[in-house]
Amino acid sequence: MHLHGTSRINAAGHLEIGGCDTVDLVKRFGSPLYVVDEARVREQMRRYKQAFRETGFSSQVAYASKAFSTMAMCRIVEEEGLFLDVVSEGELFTALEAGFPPSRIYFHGNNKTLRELEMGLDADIYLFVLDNFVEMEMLQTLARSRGKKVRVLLRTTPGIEAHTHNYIQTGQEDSKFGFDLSSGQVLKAVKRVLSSNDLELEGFHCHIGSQIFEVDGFRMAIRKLGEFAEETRHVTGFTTRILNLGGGFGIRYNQNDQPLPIRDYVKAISEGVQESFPHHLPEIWLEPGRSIVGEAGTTLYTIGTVKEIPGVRKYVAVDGGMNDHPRTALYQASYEAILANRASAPCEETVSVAGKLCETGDMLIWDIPLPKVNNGDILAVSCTGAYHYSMSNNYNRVARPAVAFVQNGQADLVVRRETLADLIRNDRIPERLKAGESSSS
Ligand SMILES: Cc1ncc(COP(=O)(O)O)c(C=O)c1O
Ligand SMILES: N[C@@H](CCCC[NH3+])C(=O)O
Repeated sequence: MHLHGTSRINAAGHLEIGGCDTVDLVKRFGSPLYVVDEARVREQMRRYKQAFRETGFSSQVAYASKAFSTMAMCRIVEEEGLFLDVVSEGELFTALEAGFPPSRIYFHGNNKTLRELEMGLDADIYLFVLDNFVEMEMLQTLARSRGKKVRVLLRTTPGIEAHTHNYIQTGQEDSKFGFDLSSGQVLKAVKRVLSSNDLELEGFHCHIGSQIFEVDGFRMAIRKLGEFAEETRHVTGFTTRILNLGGGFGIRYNQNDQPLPIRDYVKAISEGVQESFPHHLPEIWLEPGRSIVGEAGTTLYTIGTVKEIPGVRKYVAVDGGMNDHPRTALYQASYEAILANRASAPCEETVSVAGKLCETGDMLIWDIPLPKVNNGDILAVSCTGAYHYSMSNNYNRVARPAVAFVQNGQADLVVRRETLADLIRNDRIPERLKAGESSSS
C-alpha cells in the first residue's frame, strides 16, 4: 500500500497516521473507523492556493462539501481560508452550525428546493449557482420579496464529458445539470438574469467530471466558455467576472492511477483562461473535493471470518462493508490495503476483502496481496477520505462508523459512532401495532 501524507510504519510495525498508532486508535474508538490525516487535508488546500499564487491569477478555491462534510471539516476549510460549495440544506446547515462564514458559501444543485433557496438567502450566502430556468424564477421571486439583489453564476454544460483516463466530446451533452451551451440555453439565461432587478450575474460555472488525470478536458471546456463569453459580451455587453471550472482533479487510489500534481492542473487551467479570455480575465474559481480529502482518509477494520474456496478465491471478511465503503460496488473502484497491526509483514497470499452485508456485491477489494491474516487483525484501506463517510448508509441496519481526525500524535473524535439507539431514533410504532394490542387476537 502506498503510504500517503503522514502515514508511516512505526517501530512496533504498526501503521501510524498523524503520529497516532492505528492499532491504538481501534482500541480507543473501535472499528470500523475512518481516520483523517488533518495535515494532509490542510496541505492539499494550501497546494491549490500556492499554485494560484504562482500563476499570479486572481482566484478562489472552494472545497466541495459533498466529498466529506462534517462540522470539524468545515472548521478546517474556514481556517485555511477557502470558500465552501454546498449542494443541500444539510451541507449548508452543517457549515452554518460550525460557524463557517456565509459570505464564503455558495449553493449548487440541479433541484434546489424552495426551502433551500430560502435558507441560503436568509443566511446571506455569497452566491447561488443557477442550474435551470425554474430555479431562476423561484430565486428571483424570493429575492424580490426580501428586497435583496442576489449574486448568481450560471452552471453550463459545455458538451464535454470527462472520464477517468480519457475525455470524450459529446457535442450536445445529455446531462441533468446546468444550462446547455450548444442549444443556446445559456445565452437565454444570461439575457434573463441581466434583465432582472433581483439577480446579479457574476459569471459561469462548469464541472466536466471527477477523478480526471489530464488537462485536455479542462482546456476544451475553457475554450468553449471563452468563445461563449466573447459572444455574450458582443450581444449583451456582459463581461464575465467569475469563471468557476468545478472540481474533478484525480487522486491515487492504486498504482494504476497517475494524477498530475495540483500545480500542473492549476497552471494549465490558468494558461487556458489567459488564452481564451483575451479581452478581460475573469477570476478563476475551482471547487475540488476528492483531491482535498481523498488521500487523507484511511478506514480501519477488524478482520473476522475467512472463507477459502480451493482453487477459486479466499474471502477475508471485515466488520464493515459497502455501507461505509460504497465505491467498489458502485464504480468498480479499486483500493489498496495493509494489515495495520503487522504493517511490515511480507505478503504471502492474494485475498479478496468482503464486507459483512447481505449482498454478493458487498466487496471492498478484489485480489490484493496480504500477509496470512488472522481473526482480529486490523485492515487499513487507504484513500477513503472522499465519498465514503459522505455516502455511507445504514443498509442491514448497520451503524455508521466514527470519524477521527489525527495530527501531531493527537486523535480527536469528530463524528461519534452511531449507536443502536440511533438506528431506531426515527422509527415509530403506531398504537395498533404496539405489543399486546394486535387486532388479530
Ligand atoms: C458541481 C461539482 N463541483 C465539484 C465537484 C467535486 O468534484 P471532485 O470531488 O472530483 O473534485 C463535483 C463532483 O464531481 C461536482 O459535481
Ligand atoms: N461520488 C462519486 C463522485 C461524484 C462526484 C459528485 N458529482 C465518487 O465517489 O467518485
